[in-house]
Amino acid sequence: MSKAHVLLMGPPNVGKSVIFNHLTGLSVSCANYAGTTVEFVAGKAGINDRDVVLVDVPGTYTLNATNQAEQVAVDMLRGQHKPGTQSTCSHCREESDVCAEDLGSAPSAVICVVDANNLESSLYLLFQVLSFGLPTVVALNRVDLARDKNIHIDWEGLSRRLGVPIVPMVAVEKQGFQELKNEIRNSLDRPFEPRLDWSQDKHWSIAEKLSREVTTGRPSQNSSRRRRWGEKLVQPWPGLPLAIIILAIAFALIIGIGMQLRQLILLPFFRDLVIPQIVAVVQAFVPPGTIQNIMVGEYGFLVKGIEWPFALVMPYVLSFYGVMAALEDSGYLPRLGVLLDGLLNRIGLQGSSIIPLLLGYGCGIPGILATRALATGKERLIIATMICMAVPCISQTGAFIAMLAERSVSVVVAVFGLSFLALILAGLIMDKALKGPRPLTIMEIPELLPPRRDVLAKKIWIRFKRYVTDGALPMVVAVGIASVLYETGIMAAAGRFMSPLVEHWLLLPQEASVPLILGIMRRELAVLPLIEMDLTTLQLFVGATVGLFYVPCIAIVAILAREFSIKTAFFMLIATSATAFIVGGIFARMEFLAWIFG
Ligand SMILES: Nc1nc2c(ncn2[C@@H]2O[C@H](COP(=O)(O)OP(=O)(O)OP(=O)(O)O)[C@@H](O)[C@H]2O)c(=O)[nH]1
Ligand SMILES: [Mg+2]
Repeated sequence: MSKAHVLLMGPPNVGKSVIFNHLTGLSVSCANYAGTTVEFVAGKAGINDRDVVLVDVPGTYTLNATNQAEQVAVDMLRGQHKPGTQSTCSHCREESDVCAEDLGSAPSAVICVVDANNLESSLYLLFQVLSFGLPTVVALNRVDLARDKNIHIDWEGLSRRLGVPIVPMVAVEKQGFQELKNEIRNSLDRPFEPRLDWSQDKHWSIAEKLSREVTTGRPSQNSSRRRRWGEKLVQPWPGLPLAIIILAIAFALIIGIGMQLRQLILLPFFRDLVIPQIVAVVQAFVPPGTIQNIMVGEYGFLVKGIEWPFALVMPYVLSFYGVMAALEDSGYLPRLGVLLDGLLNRIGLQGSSIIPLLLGYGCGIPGILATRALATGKERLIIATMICMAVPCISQTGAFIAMLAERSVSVVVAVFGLSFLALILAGLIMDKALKGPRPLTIMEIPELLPPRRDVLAKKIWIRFKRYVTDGALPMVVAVGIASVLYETGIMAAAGRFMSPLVEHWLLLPQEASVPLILGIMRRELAVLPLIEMDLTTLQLFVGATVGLFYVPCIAIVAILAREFSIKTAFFMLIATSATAFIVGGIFARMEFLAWIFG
């Protein structure tokens, strides 16, 4: 028999995932904007003496099933969801330890998370949930923020009137969890008897009336100041200049912190301390020959397989996710979306698409998954194309900087300038090529909040762990495969086969076929091997260009096939590779570029 399962539901951005993580011990993404969770995630949770399966359902304002997230929510409430829709991506996947088959029947109970700061719209959804007649417990979350604003909610009165248990909580401070568990435990055995009839259709007016009656208080000075700043940030003045400053600082911090981490700590540690020791040990025990070369030779996986992922790429992964975590939790990203809405409209997008795009600079997979929160299929495809074509993931960005920054800063600027140009062109072309209405911008703007240090530290730690298991280890394996291919002469044969393309068209040495072969597995590997070759600055730029546009790594192709279709994935493969070689070959012939790069 399958286990009892409990749904965690509520409007977007109320803290469902924070509650989920605490109750299950898992670590799914949480961020201060609507649409962080885009598909449900399930995990086991101990509720006092009972084990249940808890499901983090994507946030919805209503249950009218007008978009994918709402459809998932309604299906889950009816116990009609289709197995096999869970996240399975191998790189940045959300954690889950539950089989989707466990969720085939109606839920045993629902925890409806309600935002103490925004009671009215939360109540509206609560009433819709109650109309399903399932045992329901209300988690009144973020009461600390309401307290800051001098808002008081008579939750006991509200609970009496609704006939539903309510637990006030501050999920980020782990407050209220035991009370929540007690109420869920009670609700699992007790028949559900709501006080009112929710089948009627006056939910909005009741929500409005009730929230007015149970809420007292006036906004404090502190919160009014924050609100004023929040409003300033979305107006062209001073919002636009501030946006440029904020983004410039973010960019400088990512590059600056990453470079320092690499130069001062990680590179000396691995290159001077760890790797020489490993080489010495291997040379002492393994006789010279192919095996020794595979381990510690030119592409030895114990040399490059450690140096590349840990000393060259990891520093930027850490600095990127640190800065992104602060941006995510401050509530600034949706404001940036509103500010850029007009510009994005010109390429068929709307403000909210800035979030998947920015996530794509970390890794394309969460970027493409986050497009699920967008309004139209057309918009989703435009963003996915942009990410595949022109957005380098953070690992590849680290590789670009490691390869180019020491040679000439202007090449780094040229590569990122090229990526930006390609981004806009891809958007314009796709907007013209695809049919479909222009979406209307409806964007929820969360409160501006100072990011909490403990939340940031936890996020960076989770990202670090995920990078080690899903990023660095596959990179070590890929380098291992490369070293076997290299030592057995297969790489050289492939190089000869690809020589018309590599030598005659891209004007690179034959060995530059190595990154082209490895790049299919992972994006940064289309770049990193070039560091080891003796190339001119122009050749490095050509290599970087090919790497930028080249196939978007196996995991992304798989996600494209799942999220869109196999045809789309195939088209993206062809389009990216063709662009890579055409543009790369053209640049190889522009000798004046060498003069510009100095
Ligand atoms: N101050 C405060 N912040 C909270 C609390 N609970 C959650 N948050 C913050 O609220 C934001 C949203 O939290 P999430 O858990 O991502 O919200 P969600 O309901 O899962 O959102 P979606 O996945 O978009 O539907 C994050 O920035 C959290 O750190 C709380 O009790 N107090
Ligand atoms: Mg969530």
